[in-house]
Amino acid sequence: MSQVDAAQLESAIKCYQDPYLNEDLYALNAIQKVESDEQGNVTVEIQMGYPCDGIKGGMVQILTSSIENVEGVESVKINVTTKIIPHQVQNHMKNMDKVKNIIAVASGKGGVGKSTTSINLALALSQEGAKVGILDADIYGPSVGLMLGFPDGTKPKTHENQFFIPLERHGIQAMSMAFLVNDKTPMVWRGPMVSGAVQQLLNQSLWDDLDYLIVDMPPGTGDIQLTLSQKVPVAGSVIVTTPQDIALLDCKKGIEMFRKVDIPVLGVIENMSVHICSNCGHHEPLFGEGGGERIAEEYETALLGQLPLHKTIREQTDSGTPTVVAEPDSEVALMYRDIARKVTAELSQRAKNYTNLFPEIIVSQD
Ligand SMILES: Nc1ncnc2c1ncn2[C@@H]1O[C@H](COP(=O)(O)OP(=O)(O)OP(=O)(O)O)[C@@H](O)[C@H]1O
Repeated sequence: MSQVDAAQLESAIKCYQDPYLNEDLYALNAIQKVESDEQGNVTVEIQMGYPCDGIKGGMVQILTSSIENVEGVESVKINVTTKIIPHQVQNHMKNMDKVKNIIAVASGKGGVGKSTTSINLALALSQEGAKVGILDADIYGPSVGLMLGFPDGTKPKTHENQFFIPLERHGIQAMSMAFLVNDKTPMVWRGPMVSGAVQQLLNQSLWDDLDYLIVDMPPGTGDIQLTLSQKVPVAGSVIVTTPQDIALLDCKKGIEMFRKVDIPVLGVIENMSVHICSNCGHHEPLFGEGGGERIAEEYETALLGQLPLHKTIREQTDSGTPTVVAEPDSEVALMYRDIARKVTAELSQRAKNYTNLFPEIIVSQD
């Protein structure tokens, strides 16, 4: 007979509210096991649906002190694991075998920092405990290779002359159009060629069991982007914008494009939100204020974060060691980690993809 009251234990555990989903762990179906023995030793097994290593310590601390207050409790042991499942994609498409969830990062306009955001987001997700890959589909300005520090001309190895083996750096897997084309190729490629090439790159790469694949989309909302959004099984999208009017207008087009093809928009990231002077630390809103917030409100989506325009972000990312890796404890790195948790927490609430679980039934008429 346990000397700890189960109902009291449950309400102690319910004291903890997930900061991203605003629910307790029972409501989130995250509680796998709660046990207490005769001596008052309590064991709790928790399984989270999104990668959250950055907040596990705090979660365990809050739960431990809450449970310790329950009468009869002598010791508390809490084990937190994460299980990421594949979520539904547009048009009931099938997920890829080795990639659970594709998240497309897009921008309506070029140069807003989409690649910088994609790479830092991918690395932040990896630091949160997920297995992550990045696909640079930005054929007109592929920069993921450079941002991961691969020298110019780096090529992936192939397997049986049929598959590419993604390159690995800073704990994530990466493939880029830049690994396969030369400087002049992209200029002459038209829409269908680009989307065909991206799909080929996606499907002919031997991704090693990814929880998330970040796709750095080509900038804009034209035919290429639309075709890609229809052909690649995407679980959710993120739009990068600056607070500038023109970028915001394009951001709206981006949101509308994803909605048109039934891809959920998980939120908007405002980049270059305020300029932080590297000499005196003065904050100045160079591109205006409050734009991301207004868009998020208007389109009923989340404002996932506001990244400053800061010299070190450019220096670190462009030199091959993005901020999340270069300065993992910096304010900016923590912002990316927070965004990573927000995006995946939101995704974790979406329907599971059952398409892969059932055999395809083909009715043929003789
Ligand atoms: N928050 C930031 N602070 C400082 N520099 C930044 C920031 N975000 C991006 N940059 C810099 O701005 C430049 C453009 O960024 P990036 O290549 O990520 O934009 P993009 O939207 O992907 O561009 P394109 O549309 O050409 O692909 C890069 O040199 C990058 O380092």
